[in-house]
Amino acid sequence: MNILDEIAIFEESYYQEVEDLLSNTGIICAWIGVYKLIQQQIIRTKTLDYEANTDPLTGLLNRRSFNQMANIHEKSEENSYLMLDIDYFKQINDTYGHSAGDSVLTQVAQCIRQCLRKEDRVARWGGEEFLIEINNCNIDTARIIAEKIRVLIENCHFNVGKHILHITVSIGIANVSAKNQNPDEVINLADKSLYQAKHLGRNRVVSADELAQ
Ligand SMILES: Nc1nc2c(ncn2[C@@H]2O[C@H](COP(=O)(O)OP(=O)(O)OP(=O)(O)O)[C@@H](O)[C@H]2O)c(=O)[nH]1
Repeated sequence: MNILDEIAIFEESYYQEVEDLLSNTGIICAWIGVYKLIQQQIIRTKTLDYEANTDPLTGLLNRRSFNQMANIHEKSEENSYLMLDIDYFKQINDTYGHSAGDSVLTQVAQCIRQCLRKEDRVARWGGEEFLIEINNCNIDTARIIAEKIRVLIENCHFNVGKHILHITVSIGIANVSAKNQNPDEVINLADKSLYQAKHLGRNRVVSADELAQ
């Protein structure tokens, strides 16, 4: 059952509970009951909303909610997108186990968040891939931010059980410009730039304007 089905079932049971309260208790008790039910519903709705929009492991946005927001922000002047992927992540899982991999993912998410402003958005895009949107940011500034994230992660000591791991990331960047307005296409370009960063040896930043050269 998905979250939307859960919300529908919850709403149905909520109306039933209100009806039962009104028919089984006096009017004051019924109003108190209704008030409590409303409070519970607000909390439950907020919880479901959070769960529907958030990646449970990292606490970042999930892909679905990021896409919804990207469409709202479509007309923003100059947004930059950074596609970040952990290098050789499979080796971490294979050597230290899946939960060690999960711990690295959580710590990488924290490093990324640390380098961004409140208004920037970051989502867990896939397994070990993260997508960052930086508002009103040209490609040169995006490169500086991407380098800051890359260097922070390269120098970070990742605590995983009794091990300390060192990892690197590759980042592809692209930005919404007069030539390229559609966020989906820009994200696609960031992905191509990431692929190029991997191809060139990893642990580096490649921007879309370098692809054509
Ligand atoms: N621990 C953990 N591993 C995951 C999760 N999602 C995906 N993975 C693993 O991420 C690994 C991705 O491996 P690859 O696509 O081969 O990439 P890579 O080893 O990082 O190599 P490059 O990207 O080429 O540098 C796979 O082993 C997946 O099983 C997750 O939520 N937790």
